[in-house]
Order: sequence, then C-alpha cells, then structure tokens
Amino acid sequence: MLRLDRVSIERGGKPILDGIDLEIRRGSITAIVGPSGIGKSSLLATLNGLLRPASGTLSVDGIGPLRTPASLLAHRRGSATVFQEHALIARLSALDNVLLGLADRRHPLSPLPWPRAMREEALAALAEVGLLGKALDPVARLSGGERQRVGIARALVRKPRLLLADEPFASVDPALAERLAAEFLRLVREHALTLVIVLHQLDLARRLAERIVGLGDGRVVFDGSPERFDAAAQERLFPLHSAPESTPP
Ligand SMILES: Nc1ncnc2c1ncn2[C@@H]1O[C@H](COP(=O)(O)OP(=O)(O)OP(=O)(O)O)[C@@H](O)[C@H]1O
Repeated sequence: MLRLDRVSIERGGKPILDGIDLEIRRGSITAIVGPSGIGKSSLLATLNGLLRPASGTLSVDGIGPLRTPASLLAHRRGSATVFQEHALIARLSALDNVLLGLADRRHPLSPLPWPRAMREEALAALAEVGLLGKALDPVARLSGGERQRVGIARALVRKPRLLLADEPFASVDPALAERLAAEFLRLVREHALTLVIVLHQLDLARRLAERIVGLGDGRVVFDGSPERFDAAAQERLFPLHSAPESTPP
C-alpha cells in the first residue's frame, strides 16, 4: 500500500537516512527498531507525509507518488498516528480529544459545536477502547493507560487505512504495556489496518509484528520476520551492548 524508493531523509540539514527502499503491504504489521536517534521517528513522519524526503519518492496505492499538495493531503486523510506521550490536551475531555482526530474534516476556525455525527463517531471510538464511561472526564484526571487509550481512539476515529505508532507503550509500566499492546493489536486486526509501529521493546516487537525493520547507520540493516530477528541480528543492530531494556516475560 506504500512504497519508498531511494528515499533520503534530512533533519535540520543533517542526513539521517539514505536511499531507503521499503514496501509496506496492505494489512501488514511492521515494527521499526534501532538505536536511539537513528531516525525511526523521522521515518514514521515521512510515511505520514509530514516530513518531505530530501530525495526519492513515497508512493501510495490509489494515490500514486506523493508529489503534489493534493496527493499529500489525500494520503494524510487516510492515515493516523499514535504518539508515545499521547499528545493530548489535558484540560479537554476524552471526547473532545478524540474529536480533535477529526479536526481536518471541518474548518480550523469553526466556532460551531462538533456535528452530532462526529460526536457519535468519537463516542464509538472511545467505546472500542473501553473508555465510554470516561468520555466527559478531563484527560488530566485519567491514568497513563487511559490516556494512551484516548490516543488510540483519536487515531481510530479517523478510520485510517494506515496507522502509524511511535513508541506508544513506552510511557507506561511493562505489565500495562503488554495489556495495551494486546488490545491495540486486536483493534488493528479487527479493522484490518496497515500498522507501522516504532518500538524500543524488542521482545514486544517480535511478538506484535510479522515483520521487523531495523535501522542502523542511515540504512535498513535488518528486514525480516521476528523469527529471523535473533540474538545475532539484535547484536548487529545494537552493537556495544547498547540494546534497550526488554520487558520481562
Ligand atoms: N525537528 C528536528 N530538527 C532537527 N533535527 C532533528 C529534528 N528531529 C529529530 N532530529 C534529529 O534527527 C535524528 C533522528 O531523530 P529521530 O527522532 O528520527 O530518531 P529516533 O530513532 O526516533 O530516536 P529515539 O529512539 O531516541 O526516539 C536525531 O539526530 C535527532 O537529533
């Protein structure tokens, strides 16, 4: 559904990733792993169309190469992102935060209340993550796990074809991360979404994803199944024993 051809990415004029070729199949679950600062979030932002490649092409099924503002907009409409720190507005209710997922469907300065149909869609998304009962609670009063569920609902309400997630379970404790990950995976499968997820928990990456893409040194240095992502592959990706911590089994 998505293809990178010889894509190079720069941040602040500095080369980060160089000549990446990557094809993401529709309905697949891909984990992106690699050392800190290597460019995982930058790759995700590129897949989302937020970060324009310095060179190379990103092409999307049904849209084609993303070269014009209109094609970028069409791609962004069909995608959604879940962030590590939720990126929620604490003083707003869970419902209002989920509605922000639909902000690009109405005028940015609209003073009108959210249309009823959109409120219903947002409530349905909250129900999917088990938070209907807290829809009107301000996010400031929710637990870390509940906030992450609101973040997931805000992504789901967009009914995306492509779901991107940037270390979505990094800010909760390991046991909760496991539970949230299982729920997340269930929703991704139920909606037949294409998921690209950045994870620093390698054991979680191996269990969640059907494909692992490892970034190192500006390139893809591993691309294969979780079975092939063995201790030797991990050692190559995280040399100097700098592997991130694993969650306990
Ligand atoms: N907005 C920015 N402006 C300039 N440089 C940036 C910007 N964002 C990231 N960078 C730099 O780009 C490089 C890659 O950052 P990125 O966040 O993509 O890495 P990452 O692999 O996701 O890191 P981490 O695992 O620590 O989150 C880093 O050197 C970072 O300092």
